[in-house]
Amino acid sequence: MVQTAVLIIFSFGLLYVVQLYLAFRRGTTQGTAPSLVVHSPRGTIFLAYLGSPQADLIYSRGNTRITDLPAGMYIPQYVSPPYARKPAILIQFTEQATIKEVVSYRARFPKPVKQYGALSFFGKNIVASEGDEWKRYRKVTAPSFSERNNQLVWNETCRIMMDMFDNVWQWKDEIVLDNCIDITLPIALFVIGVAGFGRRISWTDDQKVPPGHRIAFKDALHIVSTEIFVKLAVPKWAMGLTQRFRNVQTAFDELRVYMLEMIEARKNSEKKEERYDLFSSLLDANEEESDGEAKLSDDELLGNIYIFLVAGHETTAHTLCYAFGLLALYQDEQETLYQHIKSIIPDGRTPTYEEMNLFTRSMAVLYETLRLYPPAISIPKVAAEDTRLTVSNSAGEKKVVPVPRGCDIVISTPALHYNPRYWEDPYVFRPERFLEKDWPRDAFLPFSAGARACIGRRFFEIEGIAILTMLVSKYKIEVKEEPQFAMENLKQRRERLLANMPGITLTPVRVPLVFKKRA
Ligand code: HEM
Repeated sequence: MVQTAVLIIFSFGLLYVVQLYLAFRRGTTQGTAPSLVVHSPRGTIFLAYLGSPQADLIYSRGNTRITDLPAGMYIPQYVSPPYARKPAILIQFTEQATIKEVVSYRARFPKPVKQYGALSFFGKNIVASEGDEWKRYRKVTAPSFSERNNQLVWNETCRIMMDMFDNVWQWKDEIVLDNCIDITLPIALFVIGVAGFGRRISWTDDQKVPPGHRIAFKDALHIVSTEIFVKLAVPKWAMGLTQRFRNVQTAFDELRVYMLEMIEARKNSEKKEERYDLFSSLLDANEEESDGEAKLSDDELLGNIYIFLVAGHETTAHTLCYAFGLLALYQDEQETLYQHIKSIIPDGRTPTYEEMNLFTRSMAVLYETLRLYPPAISIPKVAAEDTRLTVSNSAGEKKVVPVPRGCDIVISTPALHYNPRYWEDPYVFRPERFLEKDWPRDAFLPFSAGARACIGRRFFEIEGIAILTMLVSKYKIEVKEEPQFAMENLKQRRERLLANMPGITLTPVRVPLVFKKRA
């Protein structure tokens, strides 16, 4: 009896998956551009497991490129997948002026908050909200991104890097990493830990699991970020069925406990010192009242801590990984960067915060990396009213496109970043382009733009410059030689080294590198 019931449930499940797959295939083959219409968390998971079509087309296969479409062309796609409650329309724009209009008018084109369900596990938060709720979160957190916090980010990042050289790498002549993410993830996590949440973690401390815990904080956060799709796909009752599901559940439970401990520790800390981190603003808002209610409820506090932990480290870690990979592939670019750094700090000392703006080439390398590998490959919006948008075709003729209320809009950052109309030789890694005075700012959208732009942009830029500058000044980065890849050419190497897989953000698969100490 039980067996028959299981079989029936399984058959329905299989049928559902096949339906989803067929709808997905229809969606991606109907139009020339990839389509992503996501109406339920289950849909999100499914598409994510198949791989992001945008990422595939641009980065992996390298044959059908969405930017081969006439520049500025819009691609309306009429897709009615079986999981959609109503026929859905998705429009994707590739023209910078149209995109600018979409991101500039928040009321006309708000965020489709429903699509962000995956990010609200621990509570409502600044990323997955709209309207007055979002305004409240932004108001609470914005003051933390102050000049004082910027200095803290710089100083702590430099300290973490020195700690790594001294105590982990121990100034060895050669450090071989099977995957560069093994250093960029902890570095970025340590920076957000200390500059965001006053939680100083040293490289050696973090290896241990503290009493009362089953896994380390770093591992809990990492599993929650990478396995979020499992948590979405698998119902609660089934989370105990396999070892992998159990590990995911443990990570979610453990992360909640770690975050609650962080809150308790800060609330009970005897020394109420003045702090300039994000945590202080969140906690103050949790304690302060407005109209008899806390400005931030306990759930919202947890939700926002989680979102800042994730948003504040994953994007950074992946970007740095791609940057190191690119510098290893393009040695001449690395040498130019090294010479520039040397011209500012010839004795190789730790650079100061006041000197940060001199490292223009480090910044250019980071921007060029973000242009080629934007962590957020699509930024979704929705039309709040019946409206119109103007686009121009490849001949430059203007065309007005009606955009009905409820229409899904996707801003594809790769489509914009690889558009030859704005970027010369878009597939070439050329940091120099960001040193020119009039580079096309509206065609560069890794942090989104307008009111919903990334609040942590400066935070990232500061830590990114510090990490890149310190690392390149001390070590030369090379691709790790592996016998099975001895015969590949540069193009194949680049495709392998910088291949990506789906995750919350664009995630490198494996970036094997060698760091050689400079004389
Ligand atoms: C390479 C680094 C980063 C990139 C490329 C990036 C990218 C983005 C993008 C594209 C958005 C808009 C997302 C959307 O519309 O759904 C965003 C929002 C956000 N980012 Fe970042 N981010 C980075 C680093 C950071 C850091 C370091 C922090 C925190 C310290 C952070 C915190 C946030 C927050 C809180 C939001 C939501 C802002 C709002 O809606 O008001 N990000 N980011």
